[in-house]
Amino acid sequence: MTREYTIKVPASSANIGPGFDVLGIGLNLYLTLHIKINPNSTTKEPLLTYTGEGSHNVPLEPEKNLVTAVALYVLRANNVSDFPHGTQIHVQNPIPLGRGLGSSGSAIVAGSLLGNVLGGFGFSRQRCLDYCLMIEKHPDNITASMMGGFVGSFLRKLNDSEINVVGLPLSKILPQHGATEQLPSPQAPKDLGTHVKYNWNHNIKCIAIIPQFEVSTEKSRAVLPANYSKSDVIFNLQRLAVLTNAVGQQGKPNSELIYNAMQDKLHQPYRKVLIPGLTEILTEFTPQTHPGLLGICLSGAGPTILCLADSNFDDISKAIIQRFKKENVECKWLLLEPAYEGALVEEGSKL
Ligand SMILES: Nc1ncnc2c1ncn2[C@@H]1O[C@H](COP(=O)(O)OP(=O)(O)OP(=O)(O)O)[C@@H](O)[C@H]1O
Ligand SMILES: N[C@@H](CCO)C(=O)O
Repeated sequence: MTREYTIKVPASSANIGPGFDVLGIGLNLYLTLHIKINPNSTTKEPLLTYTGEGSHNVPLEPEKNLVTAVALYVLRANNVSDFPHGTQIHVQNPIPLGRGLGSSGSAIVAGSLLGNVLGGFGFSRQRCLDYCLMIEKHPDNITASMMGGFVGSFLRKLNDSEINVVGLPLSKILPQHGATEQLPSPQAPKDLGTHVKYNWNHNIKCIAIIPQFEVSTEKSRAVLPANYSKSDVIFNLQRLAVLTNAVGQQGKPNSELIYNAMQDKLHQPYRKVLIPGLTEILTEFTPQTHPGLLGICLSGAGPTILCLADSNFDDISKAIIQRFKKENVECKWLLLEPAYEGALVEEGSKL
């Protein structure tokens, strides 16, 4: 019998200022997969189609595309060598690539859920997250996309053999396109990720100001220092502790508290070399200069700017877009809110 599924995975914003590699918010912009499996089909290769952001350059070969490569990894790690015959997958992607809105995290989460569905493994979301953590080693984006809401997360302490497995390069985890012989796919250790969901005041919306150029996460991590001073680490820890509570307080959000708690010394100052006007924008836009603004930070590895706000969304966005124009950077903007539920798998599809 033909089986059909839809997988919906939220975008995400990581760090939220002080929570580098720790905090993430799932956002209501969804990478969607429509899947149809016709077991009577004789077609061996899956048919992958794709619309939306990245449609001009995302590869469609199943072993090269990030979504299907991760699905294949999950299948192979569980002794299923290939996609079921007659698999069709249509990807609809509204998440801009390489902009700090967690496109790769969403693609990895979608891939692990796809592998779970195709293999009929019945894994929990927590278990699917283990496979995601094998691919993207920092948990902030993938945990927010998988679990939804405003989350804090870490990787648990690993023993020596687990360190060797989790530390494998991607070339030893993901299938290699065109390889004559595939290496065995390493099994993901269990319960790698630990997370908590914080409260969120539903009056707080997320404005994403998205520059029209990409910054790869790899490049944006390469500009960070290898070590930090004790005072900078303490600066962030203090704000992180306050921020996780401040945005969950009910009633009128406290803009002074949130704005100050979103300051960071661990990544944003170093990333200014990749994003024209970053330092100026982060300091010039405050709740005093722009009423309604609650806090401002770099979204993930950038270049998107994330503003938390409870009113005047249009004015705040247009003012930041104007400021970026001075640096010859064009932007678009989106008004988003947390995707409280996280990733969803439903029976039925539009294929
Ligand atoms: N839907 C998708 N399908 C296939 N590949 C994707 C998809 N989304 C993202 N990717 C891959 O991930 C890359 C972008 O990942 P990268 O980590 O650099 O940025 P990001 O995830 O958008 O931002 P950030 O991690 O800062 O939030 C793309 O260039 C592409 O290779
Ligand atoms: N915490 C990550 C998020 C981007 O993947 C970073 O800032 O590099």
